[in-house]
Amino acid sequence: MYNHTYKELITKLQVSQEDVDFFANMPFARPYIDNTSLYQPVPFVSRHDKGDLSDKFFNKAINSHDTIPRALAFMQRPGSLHSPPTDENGIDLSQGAENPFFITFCQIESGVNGYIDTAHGGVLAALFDETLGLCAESYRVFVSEEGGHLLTASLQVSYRSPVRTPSAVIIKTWMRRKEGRKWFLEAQLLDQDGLLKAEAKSLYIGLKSAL
Ligand SMILES: CCCCCCCCCCCCCC(=O)SCCNC(=O)CCNC(=O)[C@H](O)C(C)(C)COP(=O)(O)OP(=O)(O)OC[C@H]1O[C@@H](n2cnc3c(N)ncnc32)[C@H](O)[C@@H]1OP(=O)(O)O
Repeated sequence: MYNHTYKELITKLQVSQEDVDFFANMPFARPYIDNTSLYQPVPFVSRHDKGDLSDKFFNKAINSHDTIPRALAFMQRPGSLHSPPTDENGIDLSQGAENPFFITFCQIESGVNGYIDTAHGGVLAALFDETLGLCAESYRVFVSEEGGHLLTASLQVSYRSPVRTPSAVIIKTWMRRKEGRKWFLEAQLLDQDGLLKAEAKSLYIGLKSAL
């Protein structure tokens, strides 16, 4: 049982200024750092040690100088787009690769290699799952204001081109649609030059009872 909610964590935890400064030097991250009217940096809550046994994969196993030393998340400010088109469930249909709701920048080092100088596909799948999960959870908490933790029911990844290490990547995620407890999301992972490296589709299901 958790003794905190996602809303409490994302509101109280601090964004690391070192991480902001690190990515601020990279041209592909600058538009999101500069665009304070549309995007705000938010704590990547899974990277924080909450004093319990949650999130150990993200806050310990792959949080080191030779794995993923830096990760920085951004969320679109709720209400930043005036009257976006919505579907019958209120999902913002303007979302997509050009208008992602939740974004993560990651610096990826050789400690997550599979083949030489190449990030392991399983780690990329984990990055997709976590960023998509945070996107869904943020949308649930800040936009649709519904209850119920979300669990990954399915994640489909298409690998388009190897991700070299070391390198920095962006993971863009957005809501596609919602059917009752089922939340469908999509994502892209691109390199610093904007080349598409991998894509993902996921299904999260809202639990009927607390975790
Ligand atoms: C406190 C702070 C925490 C904050 C954390 C924020 C971080 C967030 C980041 C987290 C990121 C990391 C997160 C992680 O790593 S989560 C860890 C990895 N995931 C799991 O362990 C989940 C394991 N699976 C389950 O527990 C259950 O199967 C769930 C809960 C998912 C559904 O069991 P439940 O009994 O509730 O539902 P249901 O079986 O009645 O099905 C309901 C509907 O769903 C449809 N369906 C079901 N499965 C699938 C499927 N595979 N593909 C397609 N469809 C599927 C089904 O047909 C039905 O559709 P319909 O007939 O109604 O149309």
